Amino acid sequence: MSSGVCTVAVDVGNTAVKLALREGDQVVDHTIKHDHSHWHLEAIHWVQTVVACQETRWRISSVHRHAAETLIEAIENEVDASTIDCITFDDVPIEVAVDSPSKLGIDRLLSAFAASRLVPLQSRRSGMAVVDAGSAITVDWINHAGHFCGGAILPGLSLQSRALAMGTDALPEILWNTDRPLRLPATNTNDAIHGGILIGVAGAIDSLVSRYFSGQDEPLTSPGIVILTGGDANTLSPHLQSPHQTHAHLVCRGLLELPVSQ
Ligand SMILES: Nc1ncnc2c1ncn2[C@@H]1O[C@H](COP(=O)(O)OP(=O)(O)OP(=O)(O)O)[C@@H](O)[C@H]1O
Ligand SMILES: CC(C)(CO)[C@@H](O)C(=O)NCCC(=O)O
Ligand SMILES: [K+]
Repeated sequence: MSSGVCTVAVDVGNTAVKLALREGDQVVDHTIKHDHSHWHLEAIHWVQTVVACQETRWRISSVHRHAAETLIEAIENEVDASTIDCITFDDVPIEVAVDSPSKLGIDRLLSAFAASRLVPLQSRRSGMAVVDAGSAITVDWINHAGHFCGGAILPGLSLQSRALAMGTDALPEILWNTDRPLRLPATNTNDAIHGGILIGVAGAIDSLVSRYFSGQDEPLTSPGIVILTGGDANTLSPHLQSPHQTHAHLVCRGLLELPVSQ
């Protein structure tokens, strides 16, 4: 695609960098882990192979300072005619009801913003929950007025299995990119870790979400809306009891939908 001004959304997470840009009516995206050298050049190269732009506007949200600094330096050195906006809570048009908005992970606010755009306020009878299952899992609450009210943070699936392996002599680190079936009660170590973490996390999410909904003034007349995103969304989805919708790359979608600043 060739274009005048292109906006590239970049969600710098703790494990990976997610990139997205609009191509006509479609959003194309790409994920690159930032644990190897040259990942930043790979990211820039991906953008340059998808679009040829006279000017590139990078909208960056980051919860990982070092990775963000590496990418910004690479863009400044490698890409002509680019502007870089590092997004903060002030740029996101949603009321923030937490103790210190500047300390809130910007990914939490952007996925909440994107989730609110998916389900407009008028069609919601109550608040909604947004679950982002990445390196850390966040289970957040947007109230009936559309305000971001905070939520809960727990270790993600990979971090939990890494912590078990590091803190014990006999337990291996299990991998999550296999189609291991759930076997409970488990009759071997790997299945026991898999089932314990998976059902533990799914149960925690269900329990948190149900607390948020039951804390509301008005009793629910229909199931509350729960939006699920993040690298482990598809692994967790079959094990959640709360009805939910899964959407990929919500943070990037939030970035692309931010009102344009001049
Ligand atoms: N190919 C993959 N490589 C690494 N992790 C993967 C992969 N596929 C799925 N995952 C899972 O995705 C999770 C990381 O999710 P995600 O990419 O959303 O995290 P992240 O980059 O840390 O972002 P965030 O900071 O928003 O949590 C890991 O727990 C891992 O189990
Ligand atoms: C919780 C994570 C790690 C999720 O990516 C991120 O949003 C973050 O670093 N947050 C800062 C602390 C907070 O949101 O309260
Ligand atoms: K996240």
